[in-house]
Amino acid sequence: MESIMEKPMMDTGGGMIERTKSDQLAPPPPPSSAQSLSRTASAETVLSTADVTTTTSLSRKSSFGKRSASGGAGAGGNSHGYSSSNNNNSHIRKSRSAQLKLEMEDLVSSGAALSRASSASLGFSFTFTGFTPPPQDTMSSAELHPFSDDDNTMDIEAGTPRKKLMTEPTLPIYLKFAEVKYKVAVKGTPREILSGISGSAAPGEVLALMGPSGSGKTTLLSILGGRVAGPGDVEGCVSYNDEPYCKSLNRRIGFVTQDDVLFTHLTVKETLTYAALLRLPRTMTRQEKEERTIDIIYELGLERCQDTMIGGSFVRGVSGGERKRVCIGNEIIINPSLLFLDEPTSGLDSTTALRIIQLLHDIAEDGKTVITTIHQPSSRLFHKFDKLILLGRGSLLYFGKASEAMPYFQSIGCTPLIAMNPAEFLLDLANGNTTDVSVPSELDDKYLVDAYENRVAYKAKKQLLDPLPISDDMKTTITSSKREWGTSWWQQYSILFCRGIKERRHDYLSWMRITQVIATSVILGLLWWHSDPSTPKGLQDQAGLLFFIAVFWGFFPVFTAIFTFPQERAMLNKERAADMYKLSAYFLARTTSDLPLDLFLPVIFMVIVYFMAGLKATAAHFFLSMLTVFLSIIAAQGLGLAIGASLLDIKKATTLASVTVMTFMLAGGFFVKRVPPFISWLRYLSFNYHTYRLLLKVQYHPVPDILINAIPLDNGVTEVVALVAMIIGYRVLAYMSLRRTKTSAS
Ligand SMILES: Nc1ncnc2c1ncn2[C@@H]1O[C@H](COP(=O)(O)OP(=O)(O)OP(=O)(O)O)[C@@H](O)[C@H]1O
Repeated sequence: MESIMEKPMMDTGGGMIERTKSDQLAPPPPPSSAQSLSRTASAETVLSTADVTTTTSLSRKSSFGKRSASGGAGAGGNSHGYSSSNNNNSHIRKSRSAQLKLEMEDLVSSGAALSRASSASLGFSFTFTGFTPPPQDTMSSAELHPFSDDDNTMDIEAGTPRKKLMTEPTLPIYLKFAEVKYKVAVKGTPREILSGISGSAAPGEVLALMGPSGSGKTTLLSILGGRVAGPGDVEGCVSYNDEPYCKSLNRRIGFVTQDDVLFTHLTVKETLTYAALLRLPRTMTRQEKEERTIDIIYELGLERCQDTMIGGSFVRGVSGGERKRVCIGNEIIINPSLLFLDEPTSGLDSTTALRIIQLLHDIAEDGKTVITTIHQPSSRLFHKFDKLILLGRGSLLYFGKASEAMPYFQSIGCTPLIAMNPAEFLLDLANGNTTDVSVPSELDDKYLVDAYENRVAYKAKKQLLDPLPISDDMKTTITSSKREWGTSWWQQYSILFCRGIKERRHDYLSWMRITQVIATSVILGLLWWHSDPSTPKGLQDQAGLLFFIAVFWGFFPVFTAIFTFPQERAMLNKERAADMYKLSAYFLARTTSDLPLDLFLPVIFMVIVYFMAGLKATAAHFFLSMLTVFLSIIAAQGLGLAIGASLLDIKKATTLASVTVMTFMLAGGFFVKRVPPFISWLRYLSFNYHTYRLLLKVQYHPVPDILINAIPLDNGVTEVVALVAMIIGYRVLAYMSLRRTKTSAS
């Protein structure tokens, strides 16, 4: 997408201007004293990078004596600084973000468009040089602590005052978007999902995207958050401090998806701790990251369920509201400049929803830009938004202050006939439902779109084209800062390795699986009880057991491994889009963290079967057989991973895996010994074939002719080399397939 600055100017024909002027909404109210001051300031100067850096350095010094002040938020260095106390910091921070917002609004928004700025809601009186602290009693305790269970500032369990999270300033980011269009081809026919959406959101503001289901809210949010993946074409311009999107922005963006993408078996605290360890910058110590996690847990009111598992369809876990708060915590833990949320309140009761929106307000007050989609807010929720975008079938029906939406629709002849929640009224209009609503007779699909285009759009778009009153340094900070990883490759690997073991220990060490393996091995042991290889029939029987072992430990790992990547696809997509780790670190951790657990069950199996069936009872024979089974398991896992990664679809992967495993089993050399030459090459691809031959070679010297024709009398190096080649080859294939998969942010 091109920068907004590169977009050609829109039609400025006189007719258009005249109509726009005459149809304008209510004239702007006289500016407040705070506004006037701010305006004077913004007219004279712009927020300079040096200014922000100084504030940041001061703020850091006071809150973290030992932490380096390098990389101030505004200077393009590390913007992830955190504080847990110090009111002065908070005031400085709020003052800066609000000041910037007022300055930006001055140039970008209309004169009337002073939204609920931090100054207004906090009672700050901003001046160019300083601020006056707000009266302490302007907010209720419930508002200050949106998730406080007891609605007071005490932590009941600890008997200590509850901490209020204080984040240090981040780089304020002003989001502008103009004429955003999105098209996809549905069955070869292009379909316009979004048709020219324009708007903006400033630091300190909460912008709500509203509209009926399917109106394009999620699509727009994804485009704004730089997360569009898929076949669609994006047109128009989206800019961040007047600069186009670039990958280094990922570490300044928090994106809460509509579906809660979390690991089921991790606890709340573990989930947030791993997010902190992976996402917070290297400059923070592990202890600081853990402290930050605790702060977030307290701020989100999750302390009572911090040791509860997240849970999912089959495991009882935390409640829906708590899960949503964990998702929000996962994103705000990095102290993002821009926070996007896709329907954060859907499925929640109105009180919990209100608390979540209150939390978004608190976050915005810290100088962040918050953009959220919302489906059907209550009137209390609706009044909490600063700005509103109303979408109807992909078209823009309204963009402006949420509080001015009703007057605007009244001005175009649409009014509710009964007392109605404004959000319900707006959604009815967007849906074309005119029950209990007075609308002009000519109301049709185009009426609302045209009304907006004719009355408001021109002016709003023109304002979007005005450059922001910020210094060049602040703009280039967005583009020039390098894409950074929170931790080194090895740290990423070890964190992901531990997380993998924690998440899956329940699956592997479940009594079901252990019982399954023990039961199978005991049945095998009984069927082959003290088998005697000295007779041809006994030898055939024993060979049958060895072949079954080769197939059993080839079959299971494939079908366990194919689920790995398709199941974690959403998580991988989300975490890669947030630049949490390198794909290679994830891949290696994911494939090696399964190994200790995968190799535990075969040991139990082999100990039972080997001795019950009376196979050669020497340590060397037993351990070589065990080693062969291990090789087979790791090779089979590789195949499962490769199939799963290349298809990323469980149904397709299961179908392909069952055909492949059956082919490999048939080509394994037990059922058919004289294979036609044109298809005999197939057995070399079969890990069953190599495993079976190795097991035979371990048991018998030489391998009798009746088992395998003309088997060479070697030490099995060929089979080992073949299995090792499969172990590596299949994994390389899996990794390459994952690399090719486009994530939302790549
Ligand atoms: N890649 C795609 N291919 C085909 N159709 C798509 C694609 N992406 C989005 N759409 C369609 O675009 C429309 C808008 O989708 P979107 O998810 O943005 O709506 P929404 O307003 O967020 O809906 P909801 O509130 O139900 O989540 C829908 O009709 C959807 O089916």
